[in-house]
Amino acid sequence: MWTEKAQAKINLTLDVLHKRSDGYHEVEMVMQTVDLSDHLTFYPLAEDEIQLSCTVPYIPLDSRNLVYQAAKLVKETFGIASGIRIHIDKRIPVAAGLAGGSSDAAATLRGLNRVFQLGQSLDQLAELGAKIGSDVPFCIYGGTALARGRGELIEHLPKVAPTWVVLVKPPIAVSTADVYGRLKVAEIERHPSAMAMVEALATGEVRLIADHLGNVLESVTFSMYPEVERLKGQLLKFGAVGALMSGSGPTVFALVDREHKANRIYNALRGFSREVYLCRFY
Ligand SMILES: C[C@](O)(CO)[C@H](O)COP(=O)(O)OP(=O)(O)OC[C@H]1O[C@@H](n2ccc(N)nc2=O)[C@H](O)[C@@H]1O
Ligand SMILES: Nc1ncnc2c1ncn2[C@@H]1O[C@H](COP(=O)(O)OP(=O)(O)OP(=O)(O)O)[C@@H](O)[C@H]1O
Repeated sequence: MWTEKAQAKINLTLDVLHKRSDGYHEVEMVMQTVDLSDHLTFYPLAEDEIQLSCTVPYIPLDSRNLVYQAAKLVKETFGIASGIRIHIDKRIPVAAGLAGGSSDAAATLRGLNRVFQLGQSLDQLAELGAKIGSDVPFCIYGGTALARGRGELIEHLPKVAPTWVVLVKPPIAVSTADVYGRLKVAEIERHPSAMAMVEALATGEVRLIADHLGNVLESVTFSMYPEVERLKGQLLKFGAVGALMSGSGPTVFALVDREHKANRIYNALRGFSREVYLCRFY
């Protein structure tokens, strides 16, 4: 038996530079993991099978699950004839913009590297992970990073102070492909600066970090779901230093400079939304 934590991520900046000929968008993003995680447990099986179980009933346990895809990829790449049972203790909200599935896939690659004693480096696992999804390579490492390409080219950034974060997920599911598909790159009004964010992070000053938050997908998701924009407004009204939608949404997050303020915002938002989380950069 082996266990791995799969951490949620937020995008502190998300810029789209252009649409590529392969259908993906060229991005530049500052990514950060937070201490909200799924817990995966791995049980080796003698028979050649991949078996999944999960604490929530509404995610598929077959080849549509990114954990299944990661396990299959490992078995095929390394010619492993035995099997694996994987239990997912789900704590990250699903279809939220927090890379829950991608992080589970990354944890599966790290976990199976141990269980099957494959001796792969994190860089090698990240390369493998890119075959599953654009967010998977970042999730292999976690921490703070600059992501480029379609998201798979990772440049590590220095560790940042454990800033308080309040996450709120409205009860809607957003399709990442749909949001990218509706984006008109030529009409982007303001491109966030990843470089300015990198400099702000180095100071550890929440106010400076908040000044440089930006996500070009916000306007697309806001136009489809105005309640997401309203939720962002509420976070700011209740005292967030800065607030932003994560990824393609619909989760919005608040950055807060003091624990008591984070608690106040957390309690205030619980009056509006069922899925509210208090966490820190990790
Ligand atoms: C929104 C983010 O989560 C921000 O971190 C990522 O950019 C999306 O990462 P992901 O969910 O791992 O995305 P993938 O599973 O690779 O792609 C899902 C779909 O999103 C679109 N997609 C994704 C990444 C990217 N750079 N350009 C895109 O246009 C494509 O239509 C793709 O078919
Ligand atoms: N292990 C998994 N955990 C959660 N969802 C999964 C998993 N595997 C496949 N899925 C499917 O993927 C879809 C998106 O879920 P996920 O939680 O990964 O989205 P997300 O947080 O928006 O990811 P991203 O930020 O990378 O776009 C869900 O509708 C779900 O059915």
